[in-house]
Amino acid sequence: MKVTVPGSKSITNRALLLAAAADGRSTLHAPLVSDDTVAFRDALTGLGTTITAGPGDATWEVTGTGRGPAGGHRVRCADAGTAARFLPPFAATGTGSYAFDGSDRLRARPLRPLTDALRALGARITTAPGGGLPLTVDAAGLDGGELTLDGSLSSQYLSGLLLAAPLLRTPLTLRTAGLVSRPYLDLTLALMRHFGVPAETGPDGALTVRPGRYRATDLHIEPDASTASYFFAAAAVTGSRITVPGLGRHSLQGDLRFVTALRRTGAAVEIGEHATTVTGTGPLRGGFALDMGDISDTFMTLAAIAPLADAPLTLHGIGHARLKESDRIDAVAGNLRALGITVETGPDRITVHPGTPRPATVACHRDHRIAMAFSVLALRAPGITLDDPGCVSKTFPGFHTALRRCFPAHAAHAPAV
Ligand SMILES: O=C(O)C1=C[C@@H](OP(=O)(O)O)[C@@H](O)[C@H](O)C1
Ligand SMILES: C=C(OP(=O)(O)O)C(=O)O
Repeated sequence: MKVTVPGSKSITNRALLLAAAADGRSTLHAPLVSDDTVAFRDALTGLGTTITAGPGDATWEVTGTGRGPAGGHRVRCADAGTAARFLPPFAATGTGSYAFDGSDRLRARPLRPLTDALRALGARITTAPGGGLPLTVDAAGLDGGELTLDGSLSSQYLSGLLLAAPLLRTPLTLRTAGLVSRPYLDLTLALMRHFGVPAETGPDGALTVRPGRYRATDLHIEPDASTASYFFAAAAVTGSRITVPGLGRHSLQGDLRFVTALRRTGAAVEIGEHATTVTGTGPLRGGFALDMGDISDTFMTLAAIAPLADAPLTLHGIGHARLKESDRIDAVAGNLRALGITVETGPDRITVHPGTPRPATVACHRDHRIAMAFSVLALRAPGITLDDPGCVSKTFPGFHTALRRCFPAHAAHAPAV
């Protein structure tokens, strides 16, 4: 069975920003249309970018101005971490006053390393007492300089600064002290290159971006590898075969590495030129520990199916997952315990023991990935329901329909929506 997985959230939002900062018209093919990307698109429209959708949202055409925004605006980031971390640096390169806010959860997510860095570059920012949203940027253009940024809570701070860096008046050199989610930084650098401004890497790993102009261009957006993880995991636990076209060995997304974790559980994995296929081969093999710090959006996919393995599974390096849409370690552990599964947690880890899940309602905590991960387990465990199935709209509004269509023999167990 082939599944059409919608576009990457991370690529769509980076491309929107790069196209808005470029001079001229760019076309994004197959963008993700979901809460996070619509929030990002609408925020950029408010900041003065013209964005028009082609028929069926198959393309988004973005006309950028080649510089930061002008005039001032209220920017609603909704629940999108990428909006809160990528848009304030862009705004700071323009002129005018920009007021940023978001959902209660986004207000609670840390921003201080980014706002401190912007201040160090001369930006005038007022923030909530914790250093985050709501915040106001009183922009008058931004100088570059040399900075060391703490990326141990989120890589998005670095990505936000780098994306805006060519619009600064002088070169910016960034060093990192601690970095999680490294592949997302690589994704940022790859897309900056695609839009014509490469960063230079020094011998000590410092990244330098010189003032320059992004070039308007076309981009085909890959399917979202984090979203694909649910379909790969579902194949592994149902003994089915699933192929995701458009995600092959040249993918820019680190989360495709999730399939190598599935391979360790015994699934057969083929990463081809232009597609990836996972085939379930029988009961899952556990009994190992895995560092998922680079691909933490997918740890829930593995943790949720871990009760079906023949031995415990430990996932570690994921302390920063406590700072996302929910405290994901506690959310996964709480739900597995409600299903009767034995779980141990630490600041940056979770161990899940084998067991037979009993019927229960999963608390989604308004976190799309909790809803999607436990929907996969539900294919194999009757009586699992979700308290908020609709929260999947953050990245995949059509998730439940797609999962049922791909796994018809197990759809009877899929959570009611
Ligand atoms: O840059 C990005 O697009 C993202 C980076 C990651 O966040 P952190 O760097 O905060 O781990 C990831 O979890 C998020 O879904 C998207
Ligand atoms: C962490 C996530 O999103 P963001 O940080 O972009 O809100 C996610 O999509 O799992």
